[in-house]
Parts: sequence; C-alpha cells; structure tokens
Amino acid sequence: MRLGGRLAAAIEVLGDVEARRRPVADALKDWGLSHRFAGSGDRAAIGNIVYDGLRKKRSFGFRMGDDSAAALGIAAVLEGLSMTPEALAAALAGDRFAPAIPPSERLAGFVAADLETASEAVRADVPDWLAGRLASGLGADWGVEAASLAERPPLDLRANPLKADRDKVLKALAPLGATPADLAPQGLRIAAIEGAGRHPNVQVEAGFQKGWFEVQDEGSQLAAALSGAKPGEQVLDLCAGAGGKTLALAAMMDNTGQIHATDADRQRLAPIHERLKRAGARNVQVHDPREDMAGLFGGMDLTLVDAPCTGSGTWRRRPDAKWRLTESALEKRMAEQDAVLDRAARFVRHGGRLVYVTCSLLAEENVERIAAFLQRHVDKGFTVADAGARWAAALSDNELERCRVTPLVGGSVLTMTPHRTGTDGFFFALLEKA
Ligand SMILES: C[S@@+](CC[C@H](N)C(=O)[O-])C[C@H]1O[C@@H](n2cnc3c(N)ncnc32)[C@H](O)[C@@H]1O
Repeated sequence: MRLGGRLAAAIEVLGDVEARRRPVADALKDWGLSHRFAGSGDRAAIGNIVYDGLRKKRSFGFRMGDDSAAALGIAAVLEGLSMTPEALAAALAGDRFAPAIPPSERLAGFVAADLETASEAVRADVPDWLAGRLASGLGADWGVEAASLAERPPLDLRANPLKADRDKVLKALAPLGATPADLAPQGLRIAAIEGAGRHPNVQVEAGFQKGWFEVQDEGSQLAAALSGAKPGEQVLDLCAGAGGKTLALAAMMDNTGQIHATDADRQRLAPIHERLKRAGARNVQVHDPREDMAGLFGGMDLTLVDAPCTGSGTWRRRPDAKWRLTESALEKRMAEQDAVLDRAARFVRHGGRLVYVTCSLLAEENVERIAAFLQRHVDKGFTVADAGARWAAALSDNELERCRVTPLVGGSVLTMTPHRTGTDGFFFALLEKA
C-alpha cells in the first residue's frame, strides 16, 4: 500500500473507534481481517497513524481546527512522519486510494498553530474533566507530565535471572536495538518507534521461548523490585492477572519460599501457567478465584495488591482508554480498590508488608485510597513506610529526582511517570503491619 491507502485506512479505523467507542486494538484487528491483502508493514504504519491520532486527539484537533477522524489522521501523518504539507500533497497526488486533504493553507495553519493559546487540558491532551484530577495527583507541572502520556512508548523487557543474566539477553537482542534500561536492574529497552516503523516481535525470539526474558514495562519492574520480596518469604499476589509481577517476584526470591498467585478473573489468570513454565518459576502456587484462601490469613510476609485501575498511566500504549474513561468508571475502580485492599489486609502477618500498586496517576486511585484504608483500619497497626527512602537505597544519587515522592502520615509514597522516570505511570505505596 502507498501512503494514501494507509492514511485512508487509518481514517476509517479512527472513525470506527470514535463511532462505536471501542478499543483501538479491536478496531485495528477487524480492519486487518477484512483487508487481508494488507501486509505487516502496512498494518504497522496504519496502526502508528491511528495510535498517534488518538494520543494527541485534542492538540491535533486544536491545531487543525477540526477533530474529525480525517483531520486526526492527516495531523498524525504530518507529525509522525515529519512531513511538510507540500510533501504530503505530493505523496498523495495521483493516488486513487488517498483521502481528500484540506487545502494547503489549512495544513500550514496546523504546522504554525500556537498551542500556548490553547487550554492546559488541550496542551496536555486530556479530557477537561480530568485536568483538575491530574493536577492533584501530579502537582504544578501536571500539564507536562500528562503531555508525556501522549508520546510513543518504548518496548521494555525484563531479563529473567532464573534462566539468563541481563548481559546474555542484551547480547542476544542487540540486533533488535535493545539497550540496558536506565533504572530497573534487570531491564532492557528498545526505543520508541520512529516514523512508520514498528517494534520487533520479540516473542518469536529463541530467547523468549526459552524464558530468558519477559515483556514488562520498566515501571512495573521497579514496583516489583521496591516490594523487597526476599528469598524464603511467603508472598501473596492477590491481583496477579497474567503474572507480570509474579514472575518478577519469583526471580527476586530465587525460586525459594512461596508465592501464592490469584486473581478475581479466571480468564486473566489463565496465561500465568504457561508463563511460569517458560520462566522456570517453581515457587508459585496458583489459586483459582473460587478457592477458599482463609488458611493464609495472617500468614504473609508480603501481600501485593496490583490493583484494578483506570490505567491512566498507560495511555501511551492505550490512548483510546483516555477518551473512553468516565467519572462513573473511575468511581467503580475506587470502590474495587477499597474492597481489594480490605481483603488483602487480612493476609498480612504481624511485621509483614502490604504493597499497593496502580498504573494510574489519579490521586483518587492512589494516595487517597491509602489514606482511606488507614482510616478504615485505624486499630490494625498499619503504618506507611518511607517508599522514597527505598527508592533512594535502590538507585544512585543522580536518579533520586526521577520519581515523585509524596509524604504521607510519617512515611512516603511514590509516583513514576513517563516524563520523570521514562516509564509508564505507576503509583507505589508500602504499608507495614506492626
Ligand atoms: C493491574 S491488573 C494486574 C496485572 C498483573 N499483576 C501484572 O503484573 O501483569 C489488575 C488485576 O486485578 C484483578 N482484580 C480486580 N478485582 C479484583 C479483586 N477483588 N480481587 C483480586 N483481583 C482482582 C483484575 O482481574 C486484573 O487482572
């Protein structure tokens, strides 16, 4: 396909996402199924236009003076492929599959538009109703922080020391451009894609099949590392999902002690079995959601709540979620977070730790949930540990400023963001039970 056909396809998918308020991955998959002639390079290029258009939907709409699917697709091509309006017009000339494009003076207006005259929510590429909420979670520079959620993300991997050390994985993946991650000790990074490129499919690599590495955002790796899981401990991963953090914990514990992994959703949990096998993790017992786990009450050294959340910290990877999020969905997540924290508290032994993680940057899902938990459990002996000190102990001096540390009742909690930490947005809190 030439650029015109790719752009037309992207506009069709953007229209579908908008009209049916459906996940972008589903819309792209459907388009692929009904256009089997499109090769993998075409699909990647179409995907880039669609994702870029959704990431910057508001600022592109402002600069184009139009937020239709066509305007967003054209803006994404101009910016994503660094094309001038003239170069775009020339590339589409004579292409019968190309969409109509606005007159060149309007495209010149897009290039010259001054975003400084736009509202902060437009500059940050977020819905208006979320602006104040992001500000209370991220502080005065929330606009810059939120805008970084509209950039293309890197592909992050975690070497699995149960099977291979990081140097070995780096060597194997050097041809794919993998480099050591900045902060996570086992992390590797393949930079964000440029132009019409695409990330390599690392899951077909022999090293992946042999369990040498996993795909995991560096923020998720750091959250697992900060939990301080140690060999020999009893650990409960209560919201294990497909096991991203479970696998990281198993490696930290060097396959000793015991991790109990479960999730409310059997379908989400299902892939964990295959992943554990491939990673060589042998200290994990997976519990069906229907199982009665009362036998573990009061027995865990570490209970991890990787809570269900709005996922606002992952908008780089799932930009459609940013526009679909509603206040009622946020309230529902908050109620789930309270419920799962209350359940988790029952498993923590005296002297044990309760770790709460979200991939959200909204204070309502983060620091406010911890504050509400402490109020509900005022007589249970939970205190907030100094997560900032844990971060400082784990990283070198010049990296201390890389995450946001918020003091909270005698301790502190952490927020990682694409802008500061170069990771997805994550919140981390650790409570200790006296
Ligand atoms: C952020 S995801 C977990 C991701 C996973 N830990 C990882 O690292 O790959 C949150 C998970 O919480 C689960 N969940 C939601 N409510 C729950 C509850 N009340 N108890 C346990 N799990 C729950 C969801 O099914 C979902 O899989």
